[in-house]
Amino acid sequence: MCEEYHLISPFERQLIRQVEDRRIISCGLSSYGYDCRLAKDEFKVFSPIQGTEVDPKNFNPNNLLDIPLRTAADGSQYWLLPPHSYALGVTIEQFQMPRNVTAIALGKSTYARCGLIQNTTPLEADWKGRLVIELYNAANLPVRLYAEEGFVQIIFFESDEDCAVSYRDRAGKYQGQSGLTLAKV
Ligand SMILES: O=c1ccn([C@H]2C[C@H](O)[C@@H](COP(=O)(O)OP(=O)(O)OP(=O)(O)O)O2)c(=O)[nH]1
Repeated sequence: MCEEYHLISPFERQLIRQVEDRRIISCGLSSYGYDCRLAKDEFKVFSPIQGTEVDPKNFNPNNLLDIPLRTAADGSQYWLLPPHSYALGVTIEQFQMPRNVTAIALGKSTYARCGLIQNTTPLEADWKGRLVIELYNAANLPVRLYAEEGFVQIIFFESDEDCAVSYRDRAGKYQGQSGLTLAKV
């Protein structure tokens, strides 16, 4: 489906653990799923400095801060998510879900073992876009989040039949999101 219908693009047909001589957090194809990479273009952290309150019906973009992207000794780039902080990131990959496929995004074990909780989230049948992922650092230490490396895994479910009403049929709000789209009603 990735090759014929562009279900995931860009698509890596195997799991990647290394780029040139640098070890990375794995990304690409797994057995029944796919590990996505965290995009470098948009990453935001909740902050009370400019923020007011978080209202899902009227989201204030000032609740979110851009934080600096740092460079490690081996050339990899990362953001430092402060302890007990919540951030929004987006996948590099663009999805084009068929009408008979739905999926769930889950955390990666490597990050889970570092204190990070990725929000479990659906990719609905016929939804199209880049996936926004919410990240919580539950640890009492800062956690590195590496840009352009694996950070979330998607498990896919295929049905024998097309769904009766798809996300696109329902005119879902997040249809076609191409970047870090904030909560809306
Ligand atoms: O954390 C998330 C959750 C969902 N999505 C995308 C994929 C999903 O198919 C679509 C709709 O998700 P959901 O049904 O959870 O959104 P909603 O809050 O119920 O909005 P709507 O009223 O548009 O259904 O948005 C994300 O990018 N990030």
